[in-house]
Amino acid sequence: MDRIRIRGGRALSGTIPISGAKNAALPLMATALLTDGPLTLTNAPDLADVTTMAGLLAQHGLSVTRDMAARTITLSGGATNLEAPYDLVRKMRASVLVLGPLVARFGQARVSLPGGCAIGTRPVDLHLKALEQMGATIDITAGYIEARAPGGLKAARIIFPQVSVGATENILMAATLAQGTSEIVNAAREPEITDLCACLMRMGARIDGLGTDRLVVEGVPVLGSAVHPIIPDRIEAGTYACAAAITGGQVLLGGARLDHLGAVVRILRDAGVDVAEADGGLKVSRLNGLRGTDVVTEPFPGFATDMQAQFMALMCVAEGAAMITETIFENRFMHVPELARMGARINFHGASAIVRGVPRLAGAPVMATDLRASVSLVLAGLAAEGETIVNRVYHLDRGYEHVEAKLAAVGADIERLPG
Ligand SMILES: CC(=O)N[C@H]1[C@@H](OP(=O)(O)OP(=O)(O)OC[C@H]2O[C@@H](n3ccc(=O)[nH]c3=O)[C@H](O)[C@@H]2O)O[C@H](CO)[C@@H](O)[C@@H]1O
Ligand SMILES: C=C(OP(=O)(O)O)C(=O)O
Repeated sequence: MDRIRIRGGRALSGTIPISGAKNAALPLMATALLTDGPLTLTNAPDLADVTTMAGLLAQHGLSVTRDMAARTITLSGGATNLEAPYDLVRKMRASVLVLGPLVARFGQARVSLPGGCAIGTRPVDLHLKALEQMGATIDITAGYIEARAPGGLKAARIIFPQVSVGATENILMAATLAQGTSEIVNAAREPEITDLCACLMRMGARIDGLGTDRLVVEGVPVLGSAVHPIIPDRIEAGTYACAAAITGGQVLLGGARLDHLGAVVRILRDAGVDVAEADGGLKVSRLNGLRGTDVVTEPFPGFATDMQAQFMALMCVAEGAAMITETIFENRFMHVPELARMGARINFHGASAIVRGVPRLAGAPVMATDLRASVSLVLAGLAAEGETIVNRVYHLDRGYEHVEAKLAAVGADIERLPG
Protein backbone atom coordinates (compact mmCIF):
# COMPACT_ATOMS: atom_id res chain seq x y z
CA MET A 1 0.00 0.00 0.00
CA ASP A 2 1.34 3.43 -0.95
CA ARG A 3 2.16 5.93 1.78
CA ILE A 4 2.81 9.67 1.72
CA ARG A 5 5.83 11.21 3.42
CA ILE A 6 5.73 14.87 4.42
CA ARG A 7 8.43 16.96 6.01
CA GLY A 8 6.57 19.88 7.53
CA GLY A 9 7.30 23.53 8.00
CA ARG A 10 7.28 25.03 4.49
CA ALA A 11 4.89 27.88 3.65
CA LEU A 12 3.03 27.12 0.42
CA SER A 13 3.24 29.58 -2.43
CA GLY A 14 1.97 29.45 -6.02
CA THR A 15 -1.05 28.21 -7.94
CA ILE A 16 -2.96 25.00 -7.28
CA PRO A 17 -5.31 24.03 -10.12
CA ILE A 18 -8.65 22.79 -8.80
CA SER A 19 -9.98 19.64 -10.50
CA GLY A 20 -13.54 18.75 -11.44
CA ALA A 21 -15.66 17.86 -8.42
CA LYS A 22 -15.87 14.21 -7.35
CA ASN A 23 -19.27 14.73 -5.75
CA ALA A 24 -20.58 16.28 -8.97
CA ALA A 25 -18.92 13.79 -11.33
CA LEU A 26 -20.43 10.65 -9.74
CA PRO A 27 -24.14 11.62 -10.00
CA LEU A 28 -23.48 13.15 -13.43
CA MET A 29 -22.11 9.81 -14.62
CA ALA A 30 -25.25 8.06 -13.29
CA THR A 31 -27.43 10.29 -15.50
CA ALA A 32 -26.05 8.40 -18.51
CA LEU A 33 -28.43 5.56 -17.53
CA LEU A 34 -31.35 7.87 -18.40
CA THR A 35 -30.43 8.11 -22.10
CA ASP A 36 -28.80 6.25 -24.97
CA GLY A 37 -26.51 9.27 -25.09
CA PRO A 38 -23.82 9.94 -25.75
CA LEU A 39 -23.22 11.99 -22.62
CA THR A 40 -19.81 13.64 -22.56
CA LEU A 41 -18.54 15.07 -19.30
CA THR A 42 -15.63 17.48 -19.54
CA ASN A 43 -13.29 18.64 -16.74
CA ALA A 44 -13.47 15.07 -15.40
CA PRO A 45 -11.14 14.39 -12.48
CA ASP A 46 -8.75 11.43 -12.47
CA LEU A 47 -9.96 9.79 -9.25
CA ALA A 48 -10.40 6.25 -7.97
CA ASP A 49 -14.12 6.90 -7.36
CA VAL A 50 -14.60 7.98 -10.98
CA THR A 51 -12.93 4.73 -12.07
CA THR A 52 -15.24 2.76 -9.76
CA MET A 53 -18.33 4.52 -11.15
CA ALA A 54 -17.08 3.94 -14.73
CA GLY A 55 -16.69 0.23 -13.86
CA LEU A 56 -20.19 0.07 -12.39
CA LEU A 57 -21.76 1.71 -15.46
CA ALA A 58 -19.74 -0.54 -17.79
CA GLN A 59 -21.05 -3.62 -15.99
CA HIS A 60 -24.59 -2.23 -16.45
CA GLY A 61 -23.79 -2.41 -20.19
CA LEU A 62 -22.87 1.17 -21.03
CA SER A 63 -19.96 1.97 -23.26
CA VAL A 64 -17.49 4.13 -21.29
CA THR A 65 -14.65 6.01 -22.97
CA ARG A 66 -12.23 7.98 -20.85
CA ASP A 67 -9.71 10.36 -22.38
CA MET A 68 -7.36 11.25 -19.54
CA ALA A 69 -5.41 13.87 -21.53
CA ALA A 70 -8.58 15.67 -22.60
CA ARG A 71 -10.16 15.10 -19.17
CA THR A 72 -13.38 13.78 -20.72
CA ILE A 73 -15.62 10.78 -20.11
CA THR A 74 -18.13 9.70 -22.71
CA LEU A 75 -20.94 7.33 -21.78
CA SER A 76 -23.40 5.82 -24.23
CA GLY A 77 -25.81 2.96 -24.86
CA GLY A 78 -28.65 1.70 -22.70
CA ALA A 79 -28.20 -0.55 -19.68
CA THR A 80 -28.52 -4.26 -20.39
CA ASN A 81 -27.87 -5.43 -16.82
CA LEU A 82 -30.04 -3.81 -14.15
CA GLU A 83 -28.11 -5.10 -11.13
CA ALA A 84 -25.55 -3.08 -9.11
CA PRO A 85 -23.50 -5.68 -7.20
CA TYR A 86 -22.44 -5.51 -3.56
CA ASP A 87 -18.72 -5.47 -4.37
CA LEU A 88 -18.98 -2.15 -6.20
CA VAL A 89 -21.66 -0.45 -4.08
CA ARG A 90 -19.83 -1.29 -0.85
CA LYS A 91 -16.67 0.37 -2.23
CA MET A 92 -18.40 3.63 -3.01
CA ARG A 93 -21.72 4.78 -1.55
CA ALA A 94 -22.49 6.99 -4.55
CA SER A 95 -23.19 3.74 -6.46
CA VAL A 96 -26.71 3.82 -5.03
CA LEU A 97 -27.35 6.74 -7.39
CA VAL A 98 -27.92 4.25 -10.23
CA LEU A 99 -31.18 3.20 -8.54
CA GLY A 100 -33.39 6.17 -9.52
CA PRO A 101 -32.24 6.31 -13.15
CA LEU A 102 -32.56 2.51 -13.67
CA VAL A 103 -36.11 2.30 -12.28
CA ALA A 104 -37.17 5.44 -14.14
CA ARG A 105 -35.91 4.22 -17.50
CA PHE A 106 -36.22 0.44 -17.34
CA GLY A 107 -38.99 -0.04 -14.77
CA GLN A 108 -36.83 -2.16 -12.48
CA ALA A 109 -33.47 -2.42 -10.74
CA ARG A 110 -31.62 -4.57 -8.24
CA VAL A 111 -29.08 -2.53 -6.30
CA SER A 112 -27.07 -3.67 -3.29
CA LEU A 113 -27.83 -1.79 -0.08
CA PRO A 114 -24.74 0.33 0.54
CA GLY A 115 -24.51 -0.35 4.27
CA GLY A 116 -22.56 1.92 6.58
CA CYS A 117 -18.97 3.08 6.41
CA ALA A 118 -16.26 4.60 8.59
CA ILE A 119 -18.12 7.90 8.99
CA GLY A 120 -21.61 6.64 9.80
CA THR A 121 -24.61 4.44 9.05
CA ARG A 122 -25.45 6.07 5.68
CA PRO A 123 -29.14 5.00 5.41
CA VAL A 124 -31.10 5.23 2.12
CA ASP A 125 -34.65 5.06 3.51
CA LEU A 126 -35.49 8.53 2.12
CA HIS A 127 -34.50 7.43 -1.39
CA LEU A 128 -36.69 4.32 -1.12
CA LYS A 129 -39.73 6.04 0.40
CA ALA A 130 -39.69 8.66 -2.33
CA LEU A 131 -39.49 6.01 -5.07
CA GLU A 132 -42.46 4.24 -3.44
CA GLN A 133 -44.37 7.54 -3.55
CA MET A 134 -43.60 7.56 -7.27
CA GLY A 135 -45.27 4.18 -7.64
CA ALA A 136 -42.32 1.80 -7.32
CA THR A 137 -42.58 -1.41 -5.29
CA ILE A 138 -39.52 -1.86 -3.10
CA ASP A 139 -38.39 -5.11 -1.50
CA ILE A 140 -35.21 -5.71 0.44
CA THR A 141 -33.98 -9.22 -0.29
CA ALA A 142 -30.58 -10.70 0.61
CA GLY A 143 -29.04 -7.26 1.11
CA TYR A 144 -30.35 -5.94 -2.18
CA ILE A 145 -32.94 -3.29 -2.97
CA GLU A 146 -35.35 -4.72 -5.54
CA ALA A 147 -37.37 -1.96 -7.14
CA ARG A 148 -40.13 -2.44 -9.70
CA ALA A 149 -42.30 0.03 -11.57
CA PRO A 150 -43.44 -1.92 -14.64
CA GLY A 151 -45.61 0.87 -16.04
CA GLY A 152 -42.95 3.51 -15.33
CA LEU A 153 -42.68 5.97 -12.43
CA LYS A 154 -45.43 8.49 -11.73
CA ALA A 155 -44.79 12.06 -10.66
CA ALA A 156 -45.28 12.84 -6.97
CA ARG A 157 -44.90 15.60 -4.42
CA ILE A 158 -41.95 14.45 -2.33
CA ILE A 159 -41.42 16.27 0.95
CA PHE A 160 -38.10 15.23 2.44
CA PRO A 161 -38.23 15.29 6.27
CA GLN A 162 -34.53 16.18 6.29
CA VAL A 163 -32.08 17.46 3.73
CA SER A 164 -30.38 14.61 1.87
CA VAL A 165 -27.97 15.19 -0.98
CA GLY A 166 -28.10 11.61 -2.25
CA ALA A 167 -31.89 11.28 -2.02
CA THR A 168 -32.40 14.62 -3.80
CA GLU A 169 -30.07 13.43 -6.59
CA ASN A 170 -31.70 10.00 -6.96
CA ILE A 171 -35.25 11.37 -7.02
CA LEU A 172 -34.36 14.32 -9.26
CA MET A 173 -32.94 11.92 -11.86
CA ALA A 174 -35.92 9.56 -11.52
CA ALA A 175 -38.43 12.43 -11.87
CA THR A 176 -37.01 13.55 -15.22
CA LEU A 177 -38.58 10.48 -16.90
CA ALA A 178 -41.66 10.08 -14.65
CA GLN A 179 -45.18 10.68 -15.96
CA GLY A 180 -46.32 14.13 -14.84
CA THR A 181 -44.81 16.95 -12.83
CA SER A 182 -42.98 16.16 -9.60
CA GLU A 183 -42.13 18.52 -6.80
CA ILE A 184 -39.19 17.93 -4.48
CA VAL A 185 -39.63 19.92 -1.28
CA ASN A 186 -36.77 20.44 1.20
CA ALA A 187 -34.36 19.51 -1.59
CA ALA A 188 -30.62 19.78 -0.94
CA ARG A 189 -29.12 22.92 -2.49
CA GLU A 190 -25.48 21.88 -2.86
CA PRO A 191 -23.72 23.25 -5.97
CA GLU A 192 -23.37 19.63 -7.17
CA ILE A 193 -27.18 19.39 -7.32
CA THR A 194 -27.46 22.56 -9.36
CA ASP A 195 -24.79 21.12 -11.66
CA LEU A 196 -26.79 17.90 -11.96
CA CYS A 197 -29.92 19.93 -12.86
CA ALA A 198 -27.92 21.85 -15.49
CA CYS A 199 -26.68 18.63 -17.09
CA LEU A 200 -30.14 17.01 -17.05
CA MET A 201 -31.58 20.13 -18.70
CA ARG A 202 -28.90 19.91 -21.41
CA MET A 203 -30.17 16.35 -21.98
CA GLY A 204 -33.71 17.68 -22.39
CA ALA A 205 -35.10 17.54 -18.83
CA ARG A 206 -37.50 20.24 -17.63
CA ILE A 207 -36.55 21.48 -14.18
CA ASP A 208 -37.45 24.65 -12.30
CA GLY A 209 -36.18 26.03 -9.01
CA LEU A 210 -32.44 25.46 -9.55
CA GLY A 211 -30.41 26.39 -6.47
CA THR A 212 -33.50 26.44 -4.24
CA ASP A 213 -34.96 23.90 -1.82
CA ARG A 214 -37.99 23.30 -4.07
CA LEU A 215 -37.33 21.61 -7.39
CA VAL A 216 -40.14 21.14 -9.89
CA VAL A 217 -39.53 18.49 -12.53
CA GLU A 218 -41.83 17.99 -15.51
CA GLY A 219 -41.27 14.45 -16.76
CA VAL A 220 -40.39 13.93 -20.44
CA PRO A 221 -40.60 10.66 -22.42
CA VAL A 222 -36.91 10.54 -23.40
CA LEU A 223 -33.65 12.33 -22.71
CA GLY A 224 -30.97 12.86 -25.33
CA SER A 225 -27.26 13.48 -25.68
CA ALA A 226 -25.29 16.33 -24.08
CA VAL A 227 -21.84 17.71 -23.41
CA HIS A 228 -21.49 19.03 -19.88
CA PRO A 229 -18.54 20.57 -17.98
CA ILE A 230 -18.16 19.36 -14.36
CA ILE A 231 -17.94 22.17 -11.79
CA PRO A 232 -14.68 22.68 -9.87
CA ASP A 233 -14.34 20.72 -6.63
CA ARG A 234 -15.28 23.05 -3.75
CA ILE A 235 -14.04 20.57 -1.16
CA GLU A 236 -10.67 20.22 -2.86
CA ALA A 237 -10.51 24.04 -2.98
CA GLY A 238 -11.44 24.33 0.70
CA THR A 239 -8.83 21.70 1.58
CA TYR A 240 -6.03 23.58 -0.21
CA ALA A 241 -7.24 26.83 1.38
CA CYS A 242 -6.61 25.13 4.73
CA ALA A 243 -3.20 23.95 3.45
CA ALA A 244 -2.21 27.53 2.63
CA ALA A 245 -3.55 28.72 5.97
CA ILE A 246 -1.94 26.03 8.13
CA THR A 247 1.50 26.70 6.59
CA GLY A 248 1.17 30.51 6.73
CA GLY A 249 1.40 30.60 2.93
CA GLN A 250 -0.31 32.23 -0.01
CA VAL A 251 -1.86 30.33 -2.92
CA LEU A 252 -4.14 30.90 -5.88
CA LEU A 253 -6.77 28.16 -6.15
CA GLY A 254 -7.12 28.01 -9.93
CA GLY A 255 -10.75 27.82 -11.08
CA ALA A 256 -12.23 27.74 -7.54
CA ARG A 257 -15.53 29.56 -6.99
CA LEU A 258 -16.36 31.66 -3.95
CA ASP A 259 -20.13 31.14 -4.35
CA HIS A 260 -19.64 27.37 -4.09
CA LEU A 261 -17.89 27.49 -0.74
CA GLY A 262 -20.84 28.73 1.31
CA ALA A 263 -20.07 29.23 5.01
CA VAL A 264 -16.54 27.81 4.64
CA VAL A 265 -15.26 31.22 3.46
CA ARG A 266 -16.86 33.10 6.36
CA ILE A 267 -15.46 30.66 8.90
CA LEU A 268 -11.97 30.75 7.37
CA ARG A 269 -12.06 34.54 7.49
CA ASP A 270 -13.22 34.46 11.13
CA ALA A 271 -10.24 32.22 11.83
CA GLY A 272 -7.83 34.79 10.38
CA VAL A 273 -7.45 33.51 6.81
CA ASP A 274 -7.70 35.94 3.89
CA VAL A 275 -9.86 34.63 1.06
CA ALA A 276 -10.51 36.84 -1.94
CA GLU A 277 -11.73 36.41 -5.50
CA ALA A 278 -8.87 36.87 -7.95
CA ASP A 279 -8.31 36.58 -11.65
CA GLY A 280 -8.65 32.87 -12.40
CA GLY A 281 -9.81 31.68 -9.00
CA LEU A 282 -9.50 32.39 -5.29
CA LYS A 283 -6.51 33.86 -3.52
CA VAL A 284 -5.94 32.47 -0.03
CA SER A 285 -3.31 33.69 2.38
CA ARG A 286 -2.59 33.78 6.08
CA LEU A 287 -0.06 36.29 7.26
CA ASN A 288 -0.99 36.56 10.95
CA GLY A 289 -1.95 34.04 13.63
CA LEU A 290 -4.96 31.71 13.43
CA ARG A 291 -7.86 32.24 15.85
CA GLY A 292 -9.84 29.39 17.40
CA THR A 293 -13.26 29.48 15.69
CA ASP A 294 -16.34 27.38 16.39
CA VAL A 295 -18.07 25.56 13.57
CA VAL A 296 -21.19 23.44 13.08
CA THR A 297 -21.56 21.29 9.96
CA GLU A 298 -24.78 21.78 8.02
CA PRO A 299 -26.20 21.22 4.55
CA PHE A 300 -25.20 23.83 1.95
CA PRO A 301 -24.88 26.80 2.24
CA GLY A 302 -23.80 25.87 5.78
CA PHE A 303 -20.32 24.62 6.62
CA ALA A 304 -19.77 21.34 4.70
CA THR A 305 -19.26 18.12 6.65
CA ASP A 306 -16.66 17.25 4.00
CA MET A 307 -14.55 20.19 5.29
CA GLN A 308 -14.83 19.39 9.00
CA ALA A 309 -11.68 17.28 9.39
CA GLN A 310 -9.52 19.74 7.43
CA PHE A 311 -10.78 22.68 9.49
CA MET A 312 -10.08 20.73 12.66
CA ALA A 313 -6.45 20.26 11.56
CA LEU A 314 -6.23 24.03 11.13
CA MET A 315 -7.69 24.66 14.57
CA CYS A 316 -5.05 22.39 16.12
CA VAL A 317 -2.50 25.21 15.65
CA ALA A 318 -4.83 28.19 16.25
CA GLU A 319 -4.69 30.45 19.25
CA GLY A 320 -7.45 29.59 21.74
CA ALA A 321 -10.13 26.93 21.55
CA ALA A 322 -12.56 25.87 18.84
CA MET A 323 -15.71 23.81 19.26
CA ILE A 324 -16.41 21.68 16.19
CA THR A 325 -19.86 20.10 15.98
CA GLU A 326 -20.67 17.43 13.40
CA THR A 327 -24.40 17.21 12.66
CA ILE A 328 -24.45 15.12 9.46
CA PHE A 329 -22.59 11.92 10.35
CA GLU A 330 -22.45 10.26 13.77
CA ASN A 331 -18.90 8.95 13.48
CA ARG A 332 -16.94 11.55 11.56
CA PHE A 333 -14.19 12.11 14.13
CA MET A 334 -11.83 9.28 13.14
CA HIS A 335 -9.08 11.85 12.57
CA VAL A 336 -9.15 12.97 16.23
CA PRO A 337 -6.97 10.19 17.71
CA GLU A 338 -4.54 10.45 14.79
CA LEU A 339 -4.22 14.25 15.16
CA ALA A 340 -3.68 13.64 18.89
CA ARG A 341 -0.72 11.41 17.99
CA MET A 342 0.79 14.49 16.35
CA GLY A 343 0.43 16.52 19.55
CA ALA A 344 -3.04 18.04 19.00
CA ARG A 345 -5.14 18.68 22.10
CA ILE A 346 -8.67 17.55 21.30
CA ASN A 347 -11.46 16.17 23.47
CA PHE A 348 -14.67 14.96 22.00
CA HIS A 349 -17.96 13.86 23.36
CA GLY A 350 -20.92 12.94 21.21
CA ALA A 351 -21.18 15.25 18.23
CA SER A 352 -18.76 17.93 19.42
CA ALA A 353 -15.00 18.20 19.68
CA ILE A 354 -13.11 20.89 21.57
CA VAL A 355 -9.76 21.69 20.02
CA ARG A 356 -7.26 23.64 22.11
CA GLY A 357 -4.60 25.05 19.84
CA VAL A 358 -0.91 24.23 20.36
CA PRO A 359 2.00 26.24 18.94
CA ARG A 360 3.32 23.36 16.83
CA LEU A 361 2.37 19.80 15.88
CA ALA A 362 4.95 17.03 15.68
CA GLY A 363 5.33 14.64 12.73
CA ALA A 364 4.32 11.00 13.27
CA PRO A 365 3.24 7.92 11.35
CA VAL A 366 -0.56 8.14 11.06
CA MET A 367 -3.45 6.51 9.24
CA ALA A 368 -7.11 7.23 8.77
CA THR A 369 -10.12 5.30 7.69
CA ASP A 370 -11.79 7.80 5.39
CA LEU A 371 -11.08 10.36 2.71
CA ARG A 372 -11.36 13.70 4.50
CA ALA A 373 -9.81 12.35 7.70
CA SER A 374 -6.79 11.26 5.64
CA VAL A 375 -6.34 14.65 4.04
CA SER A 376 -6.62 16.36 7.43
CA LEU A 377 -3.51 14.37 8.43
CA VAL A 378 -1.71 15.59 5.30
CA LEU A 379 -2.55 19.17 6.34
CA ALA A 380 -1.31 18.54 9.87
CA GLY A 381 1.87 17.04 8.41
CA LEU A 382 2.50 20.17 6.31
CA ALA A 383 2.57 22.27 9.48
CA ALA A 384 4.25 19.75 11.80
CA GLU A 385 7.85 19.68 12.86
CA GLY A 386 9.65 16.66 11.40
CA GLU A 387 8.38 13.79 9.30
CA THR A 388 4.82 12.53 8.94
CA ILE A 389 3.96 9.32 7.14
CA VAL A 390 0.32 9.03 6.09
CA ASN A 391 -0.69 5.42 5.54
CA ARG A 392 -3.64 4.10 3.50
CA VAL A 393 -3.24 6.61 0.70
CA TYR A 394 -5.96 4.83 -1.26
CA HIS A 395 -8.51 6.86 0.72
CA LEU A 396 -6.94 10.07 -0.63
CA ASP A 397 -6.93 8.71 -4.18
CA ARG A 398 -10.74 8.40 -3.99
CA GLY A 399 -11.17 12.16 -3.90
CA TYR A 400 -7.92 14.12 -4.42
CA GLU A 401 -6.33 14.15 -7.83
CA HIS A 402 -2.52 13.89 -7.60
CA VAL A 403 -2.52 15.37 -4.10
CA GLU A 404 1.22 15.08 -3.54
CA ALA A 405 2.12 16.52 -6.97
CA LYS A 406 -0.19 19.51 -6.47
CA LEU A 407 1.24 20.26 -3.02
CA ALA A 408 4.86 19.70 -4.09
CA ALA A 409 4.36 22.17 -6.95
CA VAL A 410 3.62 24.94 -4.41
CA GLY A 411 6.62 24.17 -2.25
CA ALA A 412 5.58 21.37 0.10
CA ASP A 413 8.16 18.70 0.90
CA ILE A 414 5.92 15.74 0.13
CA GLU A 415 6.32 12.51 -1.79
CA ARG A 416 4.51 9.25 -2.38
CA LEU A 417 6.31 6.13 -1.21
CA PRO A 418 5.20 3.14 -3.26
CA GLY A 419 3.99 0.23 -1.14
C1 LIG B 1 -26.45 17.15 3.79
C2 LIG B 1 -25.04 16.79 3.62
O1 LIG B 1 -24.16 17.44 4.15
N1 LIG B 1 -24.76 15.72 2.86
C3 LIG B 1 -23.43 15.18 2.70
C4 LIG B 1 -23.52 13.68 2.55
O2 LIG B 1 -24.23 13.36 1.38
P1 LIG B 1 -24.92 11.92 1.28
O3 LIG B 1 -25.74 11.96 0.08
O4 LIG B 1 -23.91 10.83 1.45
O5 LIG B 1 -25.75 11.91 2.58
P2 LIG B 1 -27.13 12.65 2.79
O6 LIG B 1 -27.03 14.08 2.39
O7 LIG B 1 -28.15 11.81 2.16
O8 LIG B 1 -27.24 12.56 4.36
C5 LIG B 1 -27.65 13.64 5.16
C6 LIG B 1 -28.20 13.09 6.44
O9 LIG B 1 -29.44 12.42 6.19
C7 LIG B 1 -29.42 11.12 6.69
N2 LIG B 1 -30.17 10.26 5.73
C8 LIG B 1 -29.83 10.31 4.43
C9 LIG B 1 -30.49 9.54 3.49
C10 LIG B 1 -31.54 8.71 3.94
O10 LIG B 1 -32.19 8.01 3.17
N3 LIG B 1 -31.84 8.70 5.27
C11 LIG B 1 -31.18 9.47 6.18
O11 LIG B 1 -31.48 9.43 7.36
C12 LIG B 1 -27.93 10.74 6.77
O12 LIG B 1 -27.72 9.75 7.72
C13 LIG B 1 -27.32 12.06 7.15
O13 LIG B 1 -27.40 12.28 8.52
O14 LIG B 1 -22.21 13.13 2.49
C14 LIG B 1 -21.46 13.54 1.37
C15 LIG B 1 -20.12 12.87 1.52
O15 LIG B 1 -19.54 13.22 2.71
C16 LIG B 1 -21.39 15.06 1.34
O16 LIG B 1 -20.75 15.46 0.17
C17 LIG B 1 -22.75 15.73 1.46
O17 LIG B 1 -22.61 17.13 1.56
C1 LIG C 1 -17.39 10.82 2.34
C2 LIG C 1 -17.29 11.24 1.10
O1 LIG C 1 -17.70 10.55 0.03
P1 LIG C 1 -18.72 9.31 -0.01
O2 LIG C 1 -20.07 9.88 0.17
O3 LIG C 1 -18.53 8.76 -1.40
O4 LIG C 1 -18.34 8.35 1.06
C3 LIG C 1 -16.70 12.58 0.80
O5 LIG C 1 -16.75 13.01 -0.35
O6 LIG C 1 -16.16 13.22 1.74
